[in-house]
Amino acid sequence: MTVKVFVDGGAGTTGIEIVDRLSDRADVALALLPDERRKDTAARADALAAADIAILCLPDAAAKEAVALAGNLPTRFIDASTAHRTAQGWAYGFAEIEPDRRAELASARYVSNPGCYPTGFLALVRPLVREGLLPATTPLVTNATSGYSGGGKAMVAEFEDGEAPTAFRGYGLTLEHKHVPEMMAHAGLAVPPIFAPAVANTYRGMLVEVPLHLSQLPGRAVEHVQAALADAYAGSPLVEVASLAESAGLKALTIEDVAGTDRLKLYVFANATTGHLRLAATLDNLGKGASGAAVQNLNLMAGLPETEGLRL
Ligand SMILES: NC(=O)C1=CN([C@@H]2O[C@H](COP(=O)(O)OP(=O)(O)OC[C@H]3O[C@@H](n4cnc5c(N)ncnc54)[C@H](OP(=O)(O)O)[C@@H]3O)[C@@H](O)[C@H]2O)C=CC1
Ligand SMILES: CC(=O)N[C@@H](CCC(=O)OP(=O)(O)O)C(=O)O
Repeated sequence: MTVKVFVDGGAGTTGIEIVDRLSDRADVALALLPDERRKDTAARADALAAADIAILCLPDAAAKEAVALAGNLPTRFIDASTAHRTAQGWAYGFAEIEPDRRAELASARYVSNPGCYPTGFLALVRPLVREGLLPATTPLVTNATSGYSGGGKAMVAEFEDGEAPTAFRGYGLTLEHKHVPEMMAHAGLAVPPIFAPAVANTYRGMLVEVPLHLSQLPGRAVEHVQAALADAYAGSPLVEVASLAESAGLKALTIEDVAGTDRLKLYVFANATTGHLRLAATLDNLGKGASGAAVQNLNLMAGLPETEGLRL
């Protein structure tokens, strides 16, 4: 079986990486528009109509427009933008985050790809909330650092054209970020987390942390936290949970940990004396944080092997 795929926004940072993962595949017939017509509405409408599955790698407004252009045609969608991540009628395309999610994605018409930061945050928090270790009312804090490709072509140009503006900078200083509603909704939290993002002077990679006091997990020990995460992702080809021994043996955790792959790795760092925990997730913002996740979702929607074309 060959699935017809149109990548709308295929010349952007996320789109190029999706095209890279699909271009050699015999089970995918890939459609792209030539440069001079890639923003032509009529050409996009024709390509959307001809596709079995369209992958949108666009700003939010253009992603909404693409869905409207397809109208009542049977084209299925994977939207990499923020536009539909908490929208009714859209499946949230994080295959590993709920036990029944793969089955939902297999038959979904509309799939929203998760945000890069929420992928790390939700991977750490959702199993703990679902299994009752972490009360939904816990006021969480998450700090996270992204490679600069996370800001798309404009931020790549800012860092690469001329003098790099900084080695590391925090942002989101108004304490509002487009990812917070998504984090809250899909974690099942009753309180929005405080989100403190930063960008580092490296192209790709991501480190997301959720610090906790053990007292925020009533009656639980560090071992319960690691076991809940390990159980949640047992058998997953892409999500790995470090043992407590592996985490305890690390002197440092880098943003490059799994950069260049479509994997996601989770760690539980703990201090028995202080009762302090640092949950950490490493991923590639363009891997499991965007393009790798989109290809994984495409595979699941089309009934193809889940990790085909992915960087393990
Ligand atoms: N970068 C990342 O790590 C991640 C990105 N995402 C999401 O993916 C989406 C794309 O982001 P990213 O690839 O980084 O952004 P880029 O800016 O690198 O790419 C966006 C592309 O969309 C094109 N475009 C804009 N408007 C239209 C339109 N009306 N019709 C057709 N094409 C259009 C742009 O054209 P032009 O080249 O002319 O500017 C550009 O090529 C965003 O919604 C972002 O939130 C999600 C997770 C992570
Ligand atoms: C470093 C940087 O600027 N990152 C972006 C998030 C990445 C993005 O726009 O994509 P998603 O929302 O689809 O994940 C930001 O904070 O707005």
